[in-house]
Amino acid sequence: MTEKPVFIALDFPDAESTRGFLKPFSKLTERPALKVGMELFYSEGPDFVLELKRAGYTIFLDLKLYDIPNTVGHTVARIARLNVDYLTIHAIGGEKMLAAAVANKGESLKLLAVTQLTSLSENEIRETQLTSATIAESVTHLAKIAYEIGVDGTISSALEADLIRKHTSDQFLRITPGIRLSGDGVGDQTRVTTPQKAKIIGATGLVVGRSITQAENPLAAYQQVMKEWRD
Ligand SMILES: O=C(O)c1cc(=O)[nH]c(=O)n1[C@@H]1O[C@H](COP(=O)(O)O)[C@@H](O)[C@H]1O
Repeated sequence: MTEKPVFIALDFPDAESTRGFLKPFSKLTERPALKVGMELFYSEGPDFVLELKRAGYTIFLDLKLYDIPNTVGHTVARIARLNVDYLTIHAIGGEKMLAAAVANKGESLKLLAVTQLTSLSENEIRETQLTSATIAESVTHLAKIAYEIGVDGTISSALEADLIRKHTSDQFLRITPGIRLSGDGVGDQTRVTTPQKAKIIGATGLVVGRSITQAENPLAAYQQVMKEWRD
């Protein structure tokens, strides 16, 4: 497992299109890390996750669990048996839910708490969550709760990565979606930045979907992301 992973978000409808997408990446000496989200997981189920694990990929299973503590705890225990490397839960599920997830994750699975989705703006958060908190305050608050309970890291925009580090620890993971290569469209995302800026601000890992998957040459786009991230 690489220390500062760049996850390609495999937001594809099925296994066949995913296998086709991954073909050009097989010639790389270092395999990319992969994120399997709801679309692919609900389409293909655990068997396809196991296939990707057997092929040697680091796997981030992004199911964003959000339910009562008993249900989340038992679900995390089942997911841990898939030997995936990372799993998402919603920080807003509360301390007891987070604690149930931590208690059931086993040794190797890393739990990432989603703070505020990168698609949300401050106005939307204020209106739907009936809060006067800024994004910075809200993300920091949720990150601190997750950190104190023993979650391994957060999902947030890279724009908040330094703030999270300051309120938690250097070791606390700060994995950041909402990443675009410069010139690419933002789409449904709101809090967006480039791989290079994410690194400068203090992200410890990236999630990149459409800037790679929808690129004319996905392998070249991935290599560009890696260059900005590592150089
Ligand atoms: O948990 C996530 O990975 C996630 C959290 C978040 O706040 N925002 C977010 O975009 N994501 C995921 O990251 C990926 C971003 O995709 P692109 O916008 O295409 O790069 C998608 O698979 C989202 O499900």
